Amino acid sequence: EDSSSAIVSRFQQYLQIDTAQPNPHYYEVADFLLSQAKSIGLESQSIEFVKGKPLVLLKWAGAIPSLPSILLYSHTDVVPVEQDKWDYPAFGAQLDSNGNIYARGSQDMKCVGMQYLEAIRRLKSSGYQPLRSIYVAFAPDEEIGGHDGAEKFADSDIFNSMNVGVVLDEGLASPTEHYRPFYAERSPWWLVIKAVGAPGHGARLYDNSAMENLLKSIESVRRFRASQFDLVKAGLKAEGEVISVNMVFLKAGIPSPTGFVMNLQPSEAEAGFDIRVPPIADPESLERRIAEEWAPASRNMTFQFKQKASVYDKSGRALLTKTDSSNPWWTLLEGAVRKANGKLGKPEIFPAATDSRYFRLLGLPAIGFSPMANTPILLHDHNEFLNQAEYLKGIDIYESIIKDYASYAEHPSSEGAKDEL
Ligand SMILES: CSCC[C@H](NC=O)C(=O)O
Ligand SMILES: [Zn+2]
Ligand SMILES: [Zn+2]
Repeated sequence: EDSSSAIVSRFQQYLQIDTAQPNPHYYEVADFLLSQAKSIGLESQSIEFVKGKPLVLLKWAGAIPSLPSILLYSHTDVVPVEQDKWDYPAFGAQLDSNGNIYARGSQDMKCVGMQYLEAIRRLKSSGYQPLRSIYVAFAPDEEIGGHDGAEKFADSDIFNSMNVGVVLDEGLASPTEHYRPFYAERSPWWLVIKAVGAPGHGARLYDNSAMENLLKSIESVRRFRASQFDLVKAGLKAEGEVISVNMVFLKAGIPSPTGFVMNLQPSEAEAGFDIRVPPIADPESLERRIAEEWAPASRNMTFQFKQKASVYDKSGRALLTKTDSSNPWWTLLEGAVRKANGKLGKPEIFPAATDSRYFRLLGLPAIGFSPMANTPILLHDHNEFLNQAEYLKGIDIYESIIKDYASYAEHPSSEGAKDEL
């Protein structure tokens, strides 16, 4: 039997590998994961869909190979840090006197990846034999869109041959005692709008300057933002159910050696927005709003999308994994969490993007779930941490889920669970 400190120390080792974008140490991670797989006794391979970006795929073969398999998915990259704003080294995985482990990736999502492995390690050494095959995938590049990771993986022959029936992927920490499960995600629309207008003396008042044109748009965006935020504040909608818009950059002005020229109205101005669109929203009406109100040609404006991920299937239907009794994986998850003495909150739409969308696009059910209760939401924040007791508790939760999933002997129904999600 493994001691808690040995388990925590393996988590720390994973956290200590610097996998921050834009230069993640992917080979170091692959070596670490392959050696973990070896010590657990799992089949393993490292696949480079793109050179330098290995995806590590582990397998525990099930007793009934014809049953669809279970995919335990995580990404290995993390977002960059501003080290001088942290109280601890971001890749030190230091444990404080409260048992908090500080590291970039402690919540997003190296915790989940290692918890899968620890749960499997325990199940395997207890003599448990899965009916379904269990795959564990550690993929690169989620934080920059997943194009060289999950997207290529989901389209690959290898993936096809895995006959996956259900995917587990990341969720969010929960400040309450209830874990938060996610059945869908919002689509990132990264919008840049640009205004042009008449240049002139900074002392003159005239219409149609680039700045005035842009500011009218920004005012309109802000009114819309407030209307959406009000729905959340009033408790009428959840965070993932509204369209969020946040201005992320402003670019204008004529540079000078001391800053910007102060008495010249510039002829161009730009603003960037991170917009998140829930799959239950009407994308066409938002497109119209952008073209008619936020960047109207009548105000000398143009716009461009830097990113626009689809959260709809080919026929335009929203990619929503069912969270009722029609989806056995949902029912099994609820039961397994309960059995392990965890509490599950109401299923939600993930407010940001994850790699789950690539699997949902294939028609597969995917549930976002990171078992972190009583934990502040610190993903992408300074001083990201996870408490070791919470981490250990999460391993029990996964042990219960993996066991119930891998023991589920029902074949997919004749209508095809895949089409129904
Ligand atoms: C364009 S994909 C970006 C993915 C990223 N995922 C997590 O933070 C996000 O910003 O939501
Ligand atoms: Zn993540
Ligand atoms: Zn992230």
